Amino acid sequence: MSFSPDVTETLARARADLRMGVPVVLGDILVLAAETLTEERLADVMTLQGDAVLAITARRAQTLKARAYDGDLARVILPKDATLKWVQSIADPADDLRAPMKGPLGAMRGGDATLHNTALNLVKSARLLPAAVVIDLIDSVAFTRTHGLTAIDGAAATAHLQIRSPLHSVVNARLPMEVSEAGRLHIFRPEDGGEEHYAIEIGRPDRSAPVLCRLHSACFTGDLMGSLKCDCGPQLRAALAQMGSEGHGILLYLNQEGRGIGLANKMRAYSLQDQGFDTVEANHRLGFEDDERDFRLGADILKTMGFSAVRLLTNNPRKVEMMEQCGVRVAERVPLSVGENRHNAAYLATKAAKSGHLL
Ligand SMILES: Nc1nc2c(ncn2[C@@H]2O[C@H](COP(=O)(O)OP(=O)(O)OP(=O)(O)O)[C@@H](O)[C@H]2O)c(=O)[nH]1
Ligand SMILES: [Zn+2]
Repeated sequence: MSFSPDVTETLARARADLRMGVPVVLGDILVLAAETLTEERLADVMTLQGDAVLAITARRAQTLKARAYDGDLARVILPKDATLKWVQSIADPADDLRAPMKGPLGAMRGGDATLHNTALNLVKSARLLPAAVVIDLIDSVAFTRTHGLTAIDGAAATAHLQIRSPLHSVVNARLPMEVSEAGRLHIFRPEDGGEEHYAIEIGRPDRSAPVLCRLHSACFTGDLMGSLKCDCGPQLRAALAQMGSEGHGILLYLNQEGRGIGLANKMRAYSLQDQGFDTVEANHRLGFEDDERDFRLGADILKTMGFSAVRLLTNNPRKVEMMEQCGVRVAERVPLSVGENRHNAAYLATKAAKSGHLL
């Protein structure tokens, strides 16, 4: 029978559980997202046998001066008297400057950390702060049954989290727009229950020639609210305007808010920027890489729509590289420098200096 959820579907359930604060069982470990942990659940974790650890990224560990013995991962040992506040202060850098001393932090070393890494990736893919409380279970099958938890096979989860979920075209419909009456909106949906992505087709571009294309990442603040902290809104409108005036184009609107960390984490990054950190440092203090986006999604959509070459509107060389690597030829990079103002000048300068953006 096909009624039971497969690994992809179980992982989607696990993400929803973690976002609500419900623990999940991953192989033979129990995983709780630090961001949604409660006093009560932490107290219950402390009654279990074994050492609970807080899995964090090496990036976050660097700020906390904790040792990361497992590559990108650090396993900070929870002291027996760890409070919720303590866990939150390790996971969330909001108060780093006000309360800098958390240590010395003991870190676990040795043994297989694969599942800890998978737990961290799972929490991250749920768009939560990258920090997970993890403890070994003696009998994970009985524990799962007793508490009615979502359980995922460890090896299958580890493998699945590396794979990009296929995107399927759901529907498309005519969308007359200010820039062109010949607009059409296409919706693409991944199989893993993740965010949908959109393609806005202007006119009916020739599939056999390079199409004017923008690979735009969602920015609620810039695209919709007119935020002056970035250049996204003006870039979005300038790209659409150019497509309208040329009569053809494809704008891919990828729901990878905040360079892939989600809006809540982007706002955490903005808070850190108000404390004096730049856009890249803020991401690192939160435990993220500079840029967590996967541009291969864009290439997948273009190929599905029948395009194999683009004139790409961007200042970001990584977008050009990724397109080429995914088999979409970039016939031309079309610069898109608009919307600089006194609030975003430092942000744009940081992107040029640290992320290689071309001016
Ligand atoms: N984490 C984080 N994300 C930000 C910040 N400011 C803007 N963003 C996000 O950065 C992304 C910018 O996307 P794009 O305009 O497609 O990308 P880009 O890398 O600047 O490249 P081009 O605009 O093509 O030159 C959006 O997802 C924004 O939400 C910030 O300070 N921190
Ligand atoms: Zn923006």
